[in-house]
Amino acid sequence: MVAAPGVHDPAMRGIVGTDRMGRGGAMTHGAIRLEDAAATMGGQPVWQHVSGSFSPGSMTAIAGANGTGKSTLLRVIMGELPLAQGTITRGGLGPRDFGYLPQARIIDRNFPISVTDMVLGGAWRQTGAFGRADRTVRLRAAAALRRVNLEGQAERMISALSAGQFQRLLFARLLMTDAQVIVLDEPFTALDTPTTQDLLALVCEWHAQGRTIIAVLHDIHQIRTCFPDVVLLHAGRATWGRTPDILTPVTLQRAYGGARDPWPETGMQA
Ligand SMILES: Nc1ncnc2c1ncn2[C@@H]1O[C@H](COP(=O)(O)OP(=O)(O)OP(=O)(O)O)[C@@H](O)[C@H]1O
Repeated sequence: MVAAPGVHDPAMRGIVGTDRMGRGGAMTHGAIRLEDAAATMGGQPVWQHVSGSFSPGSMTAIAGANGTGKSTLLRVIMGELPLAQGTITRGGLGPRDFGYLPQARIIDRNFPISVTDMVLGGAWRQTGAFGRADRTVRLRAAAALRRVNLEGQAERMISALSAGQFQRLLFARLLMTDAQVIVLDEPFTALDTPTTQDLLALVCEWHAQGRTIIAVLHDIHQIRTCFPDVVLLHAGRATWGRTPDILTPVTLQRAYGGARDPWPETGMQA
């Protein structure tokens, strides 16, 4: 595999920024805070009494068994779903400050669109929803595809990509958003190890640039090694804090069940 260009690639600078605070002060605001929050779906409570905050530049995993409300929490964070109770403040962030990578399974991959056009869609903040991409934006799109090792796929339709290639494409699209808060819903599910490592390195780059990262993950080892903070959802409640304090054998046993501690310090999927 060809080594991915990084921030030293001149064409990438418009995409990834140059340093933690060097983007016109864009990194100086943006704490997301929930206070005694509750969410419902279809009239049913999902979680309640949730309090905690994502500080600017933090990197937080959201963990918990299926159906505990992880995606619901992401939707609340981005302002897509109102709280049933409690408050959320976003420190001056608006919808344009959020870059979102949804679960791959909810995207219609038969939609007739090329790889390049899909990536360009990530630049809607710059081009407008129906605007034309100028040369600068197109150069950024090419650089984003290069960054995820998809430069050879630019002219193909998205339906022709493998699952791993499609996930790389979603990351390239996310690069184009230049968003301050990166929200990822199961970004590495069903990917092989090299693809996961490549894309995880990109997430770490975003974090190093001072962006706030919030990711739903099922790999407890990955959370322990890469994510300093975690929100663990279980039985309608959230345990929120530093990862080593929250992901203990007892809390994991409670959250995921099983007859023994299934979470040794090696990689395992939840
Ligand atoms: N559109 C909907 N209408 C009614 N209930 C819903 C809807 N979407 C989700 N739910 C319910 O809300 C709860 C939380 O769902 P959510 O998708 O947030 O969980 P999750 O932890 O992200 O699950 P998973 O790990 O399976 O992706 C679940 O009980 C689910 O059945």
